[in-house]
Amino acid sequence: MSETILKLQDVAVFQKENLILNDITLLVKKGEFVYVIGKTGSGKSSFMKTLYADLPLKQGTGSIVDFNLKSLPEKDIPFLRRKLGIVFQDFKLLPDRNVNNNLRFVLKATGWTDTSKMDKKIEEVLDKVGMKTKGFKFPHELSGGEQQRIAIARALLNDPEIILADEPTGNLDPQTSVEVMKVLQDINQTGRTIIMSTHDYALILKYPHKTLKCDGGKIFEVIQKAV
Ligand SMILES: Nc1ncnc2c1ncn2[C@@H]1O[C@H](COP(=O)(O)OP(=O)(O)OP(=O)(O)O)[C@@H](O)[C@H]1O
Repeated sequence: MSETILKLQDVAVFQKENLILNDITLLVKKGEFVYVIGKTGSGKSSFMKTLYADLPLKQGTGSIVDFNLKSLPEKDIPFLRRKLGIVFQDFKLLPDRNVNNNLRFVLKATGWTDTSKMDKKIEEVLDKVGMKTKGFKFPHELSGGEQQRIAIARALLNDPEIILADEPTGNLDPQTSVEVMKVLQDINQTGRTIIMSTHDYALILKYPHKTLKCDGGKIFEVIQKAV
């Protein structure tokens, strides 16, 4: 039986006092791939931020990977984040250190201490995104697509059950977007749940998945037309 990994009931999303989205009731099962689409300013990022507790859940109830978003104390947010892999449009790699040290930084910050275990893990995640030979490169020595692969590798370090990707291909050309998307598809095929916000309809048509649309302060599922 498929497990629920995200459950929202009558949720409202706020930016400060401003209501951005209302009446969100949603179930996502383990292993699903879900797109979140919508015009600029429709609330996609605000929705994603609510899922990783960057915005507090003030109204309605919600749980993600067994964390209750409604009553989540500030001190528990780092524990939730370890169960999530978060990928952003602008990669957010640390510019002053190479790829290996970007990844090592995250491992140390999340409690890893054994050097050989860290090295093994770094090699494993770089291999997953096809970047095994790039560990000694600095971010500025990599293309946008390569930087995004490293950001995805970083998101995989703590074996998250769910990846939240907020416009991961937003800064990439169409061909590179497809390459990054293939990486996300492979990760999804290994059983991980992916929620990805995007503007890229070409990707959605090429890789059809359940699609939620933010519009007029609501989120609803849309049925994709076959091309
Ligand atoms: N930090 C903030 N403080 C106050 N309001 C904000 C903040 N961030 C976003 N908003 C507002 O919330 C609304 C939704 O913004 P959000 O970034 O979630 O939209 P989006 O769909 O992700 O847009 P885009 O596609 O441009 O990234 C917008 O009206 C925006 O102005």
